[in-house]
Amino acid sequence: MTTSVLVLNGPNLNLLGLREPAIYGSDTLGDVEKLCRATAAPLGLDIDFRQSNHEGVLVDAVQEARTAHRGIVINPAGYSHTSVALRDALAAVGLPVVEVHLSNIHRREPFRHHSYVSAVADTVICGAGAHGYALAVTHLARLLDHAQESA
Ligand SMILES: O=C(O)[C@]1(O)C[C@H](CCCOc2ccccc2)[C@@H](O)[C@H](O)C1
Repeated sequence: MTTSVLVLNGPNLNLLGLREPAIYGSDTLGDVEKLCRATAAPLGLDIDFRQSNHEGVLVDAVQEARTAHRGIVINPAGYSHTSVALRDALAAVGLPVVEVHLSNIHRREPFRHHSYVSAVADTVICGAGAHGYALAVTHLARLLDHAQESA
C-alpha cells in the first residue's frame, strides 16, 4: 500500500525564487515540489504538494490529511508566528508533523523566532534552504517506518 504524505506551504511561498533570493534562495516552489517528489519516490511515499495564502484553506488541508495522508511536512510561512488555528488543527489530526523553514528563523527578526507550530511538530528543520524539504520528507519516512515497526 502506498503511503501518502501532505507537503503544505503557507502564504507567499508561491513567490519563491522570484523575490528575496538572498533570503529564500533561487529555487521556485515548483523546484521544491520536484525535489520532494524525487526524494519521496524511492522511499515509497506519494506526495500531495499544496500551497495557499489563506489560513482557513491551510486549516482545511490539515483536517483533510487526517483521513487522506499518513504524515505532514509543513512550511507555515508567516502563519508560523501568528496562527493558533493552524497549530490547533495540526494537534487535532494527530499525524506525524515535520515543520520546515527555508531560512534560519532564529537568526532573523525577533518576531520570527517563535513558531506556534513547533510546539506540535515532531521535528523542526530550518536554515537548510530547499534541501530542508528533502530532509523533512526523508525524516517523515523514518517517523512512519518507526510507527509501522511499533504498530
Ligand atoms: O524561512 C521560511 O521558510 C519562512 O517560513 C518563510 C516565510 C515567508 C514565506 C515566503 O515569502 C516570500 C516573500 C517574498 C519572496 C519570496 C518568498 C517567513 O514569513 C517565515 O518567517 C520563514
